[in-house]
Amino acid sequence: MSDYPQQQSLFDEPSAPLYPLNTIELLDYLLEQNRIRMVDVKLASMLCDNQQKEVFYIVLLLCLAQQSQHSCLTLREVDWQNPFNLRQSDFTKNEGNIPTTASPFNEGFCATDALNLLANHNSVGPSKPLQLFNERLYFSRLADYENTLATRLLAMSERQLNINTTLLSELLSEYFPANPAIDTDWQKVACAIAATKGFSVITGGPGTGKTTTVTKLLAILQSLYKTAPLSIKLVAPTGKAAARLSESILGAKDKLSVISEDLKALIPDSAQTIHRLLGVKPFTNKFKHNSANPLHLDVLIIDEASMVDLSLMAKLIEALPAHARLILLGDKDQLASVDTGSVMSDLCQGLTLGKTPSYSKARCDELNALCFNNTPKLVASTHSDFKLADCIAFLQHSYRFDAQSGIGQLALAVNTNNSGVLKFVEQESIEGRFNDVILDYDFVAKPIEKLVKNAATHYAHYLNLITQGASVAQVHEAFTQYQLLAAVREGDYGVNSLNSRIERALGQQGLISVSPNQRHYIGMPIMVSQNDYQLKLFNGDIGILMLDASGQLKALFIDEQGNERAFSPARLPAHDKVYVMTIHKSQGSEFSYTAMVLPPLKQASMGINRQLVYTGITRAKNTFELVADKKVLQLAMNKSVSRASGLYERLKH
Ligand SMILES: Nc1ncnc2c1ncn2[C@@H]1O[C@H](COP(=O)(O)OP(=O)(O)OP(=O)(O)O)[C@@H](O)[C@H]1O
Repeated sequence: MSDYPQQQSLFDEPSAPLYPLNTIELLDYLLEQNRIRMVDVKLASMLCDNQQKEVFYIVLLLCLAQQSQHSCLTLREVDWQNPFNLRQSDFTKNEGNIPTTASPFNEGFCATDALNLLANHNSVGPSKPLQLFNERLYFSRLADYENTLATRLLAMSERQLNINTTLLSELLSEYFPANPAIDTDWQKVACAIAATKGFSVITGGPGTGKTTTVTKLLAILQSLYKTAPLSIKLVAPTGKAAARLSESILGAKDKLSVISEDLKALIPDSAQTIHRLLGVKPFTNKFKHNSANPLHLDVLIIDEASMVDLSLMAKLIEALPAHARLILLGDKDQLASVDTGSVMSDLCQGLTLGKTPSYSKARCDELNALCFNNTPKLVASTHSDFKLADCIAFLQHSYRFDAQSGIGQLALAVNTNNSGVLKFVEQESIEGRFNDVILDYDFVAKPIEKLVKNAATHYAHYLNLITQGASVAQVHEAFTQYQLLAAVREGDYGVNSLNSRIERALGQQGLISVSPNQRHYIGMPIMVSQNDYQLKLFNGDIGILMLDASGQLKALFIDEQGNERAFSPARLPAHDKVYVMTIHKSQGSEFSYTAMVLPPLKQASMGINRQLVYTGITRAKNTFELVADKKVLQLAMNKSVSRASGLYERLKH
């Protein structure tokens, strides 16, 4: 993979770019307002070689795109007359250096001009710091990751698999007996898809049976390869998600009555994190397993794949042996990864609820033969030019939320931006028919006190268990029964303020004892916010502070295998208290009772969107409570975000 300049060299004194005054004013203004960083200015100066002001500003725009987790800058989508999205108010302020122009580009400058400039520039091209692909500009590292990923996924999907299709069809009928109540059994189709391709994706909303389907798939695969059982590994991006996957697979195995104990034993039920599987090399961003030292496995299942960023996915795929099968599981509509990219949603582009995915004619025939005795249930409709279209399975029916459940309906209303369904949920909830959903729109009556009081009441349960000397596992189990989620960090409705208020309320009730000079106390729940590869504690891990047998205060964690791990608070990597967590951090977790608070309208324009609210709702297992101004909910439903990426384009015919 090609290199781009090391950060240290950016701190060398740059020579001042010789640009017209108005563009310098604009640059000063953007720096002063923290819209751009000095480090980006230096990088852009270096890469443009002070030759062309346009290239300098285009690189700045690329830096901004990357800070928003886009993989690239889509040149056709830039507003060249106002590329930094300045508003009218930026020009009418009374203080500071007010720019006289919103754009450093000449009038009429457009994407084609940008492409022409970049195509002939020294810094752009193979093995150069920047790359162009299909009218998108990349830092080379990310272009290389995308390219690696696309090439490997395609190779895996095209590999010829030696499968006994008669046996596969029999097994599918055995595991998915005909059900007159279901027209097309999408779980059966998903199994057929994943059994016949080296790469597949199984996506679906909460409770649509992803784990059930993959458990049956693994039983089917082991039956197909009976003479030489497959080595199967299960992974998830976080410890929490891995623990959940282990639990779900174990539950799904127990429910599988059709299979023998011998076969069950060949289906693993212990998942690990991706980092653990790849083996982290301390103090580097490299892994022990890579293309030169591939993993030893035949099948890899990645759950919660929407949380996996581009770079990790590329590294994982590079570490797979050539013969391995890869199956991605997840909900395409959840928030994209914290880091750059949106691999899962890129691969699932175009899937629509209620519609058959765009399979080719040959694939429809193959799946109809395998699943439906040649009855043409699947019909090729729209032609897809996406080369992996035949590898994608979409589960659409939720088995967890029945018609009496509001959580599923609310998630559907938000995900499809359907105000009719939302109205239905509101009505059913008011009239008591949906008793799993509480919608508190009463934002005017200052619901914070109520929210804090409710949270304190719920948290009393695990704190009482600590006092009663319950086991670490019991305390952790009780803690995860309830979780308050917030969309933002700052402000009255943000994580920081709510955490302090709940802590104060618990202190006032005598449930915890917080001393002003001590950061840590018995009962404090914490979330790690930084990976520590030495201690094997990772961003998102949750611990609770308790006394150990010798009376020492320890942070106690339960790892994905269910083992207790104790750390002295002084040794912990960066962490925060977690009576409230951001919706981002809750991804991959599930709570029996989930409460979610959205900020008031004036704070909500930034960062509140459909994927965020949908992710929050779908964390709830039994009860979901929303505290929000209804206008903010509507605003979120109307705003769907997507990340710039070229992955889909690289996988087109
Ligand atoms: N075909 C089916 N018929 C009846 N029940 C089913 C079927 N498939 C799944 N279920 C049940 O629905 C529930 C959810 O299934 P499962 O855990 O497999 O879904 P999931 O998509 O993995 O959920 P999530 O990712 O939201 O946890 C389970 O209780 C499971 O037993």
